[in-house]
This record gives sequence, structure tokens and C-alpha cells, in this order.
Amino acid sequence: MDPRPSAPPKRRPFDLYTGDRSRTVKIQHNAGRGGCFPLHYDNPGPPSSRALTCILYLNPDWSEGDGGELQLIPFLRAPVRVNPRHGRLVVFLSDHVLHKVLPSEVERFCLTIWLDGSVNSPRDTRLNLPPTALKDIKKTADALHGSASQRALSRAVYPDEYEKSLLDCMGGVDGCAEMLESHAAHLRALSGNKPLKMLVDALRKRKAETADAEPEMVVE
Ligand SMILES: O=C(O)CCC(=O)C(=O)O
Ligand SMILES: [Fe+2]
Repeated sequence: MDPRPSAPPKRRPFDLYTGDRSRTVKIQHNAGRGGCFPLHYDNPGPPSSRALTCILYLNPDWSEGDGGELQLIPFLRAPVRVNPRHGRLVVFLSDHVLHKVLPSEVERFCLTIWLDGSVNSPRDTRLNLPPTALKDIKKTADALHGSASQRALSRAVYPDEYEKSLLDCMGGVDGCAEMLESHAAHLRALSGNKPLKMLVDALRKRKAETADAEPEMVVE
């Protein structure tokens, strides 16, 4: 007899497509000081089909202090910093996981493969919260954590982090002012919507509480 309890099969969180057109490969070389990426999702929304991001780091000489770490920010949970050590493979959901690369002091290499899949359904692209969303903010935060619809709110929930990452990576570079202005315009538009602003304020409060409770995790 099968000793396992007869639970219904779990629905897979994503379905990957097959075939050569369903993957993109990037071989990345950052010259010294070049390896820095501001906060982003690899799949920011349609028409992208990226479902899974797989990064293989190729830095045999990387050591503490070299920078270029990957920082993953699971929505409203403690951030995770991953050192880009040689041979390390990092895999995450392209449409759910906000991330950035910290400024690098040294030359840096990695190989990225993006696998496409059935993402960006209307459920993922529309922010469709119940009228009770503000009443149970923990439940709302948990739902957004597991949903790509978090992308509609992430700039407003992490405004300073977005701005800092832009300045860290693009400060003094052509186009930086435009990027900062576009970020600010996004925030202005959102704060003009009163119910949305109340929700964002509650989520930011929740973010401050959860970050205090769980400091950044480091994958050495
Ligand atoms: O260089 C890395 O570690 C990640 C780069 C990245 O986030 C990207 O290519 O989208
Ligand atoms: Fe990325």
C-alpha cells in the first residue's frame, strides 16, 4: 500500500515551453566596475515569456570585498545576498523575484539561461485584490509574495531601494537622470490613487516589520 497520504497533486507554479525558441542564453563579461544592475524583474510583463532564470557564475578568483553579489528580494521578505562564486548555479522565477547586482570592483563573468514558459496570464498581470485586502495585510502580503502581480506595486513598496540601485549603477552615466525621473513619475502616478496609496503604505509598514524580524541572509 502506498503510505503517502492521498493529497491532490500539487499544481506546478509554472509550465516551461520546449524547443530552441523557448530559451535565451547570455554570456556575460563585466569589465571592472561594470558589473552592476539596478533592481529589476527579468520578466517585467508581456510580451516577455521568461519563466525561469538560471545563472551560472564563472569567477574562480572571486573573494569577499570584490562586490558583484546578486541580491534577491523576495517580495516583503528578507533579502538574500548570493556571492558570485565559481560554479555556483542560481535559479529563480523570472517574473516573481526582484533582484539587483551590487557594484563590482573586479572583472566578473556569468552564463545566464532564461527558460520561457506560460507566465503573464491575466491573473499575473492585473492587480486584482479583494476589498478586504487592507484588513488582513499579512494575507495580502503573502498573496503578493507568490504572485507576479507584485510587479505593479514593487516600485512603490521599494521606492528608496529602486532609487539607490539606480544611483549605484547608473550615477553619472548618460540616461541616469531620465531613469530617475521615470521612477519618480511612476511613484507620483501611483500616489494619486488614494486606495492604492493606502495599500502601498500598509505594505511598506509590513516590509519594515519583516525586514527587522529577519536580517538579510547571505549565501557565502
Ligand atoms: O549578473 C548577474 O549576476 C545577474 C544579471 C541579471 O540580473 C540579468 O542579466 O538580468
Ligand atoms: Fe536579472
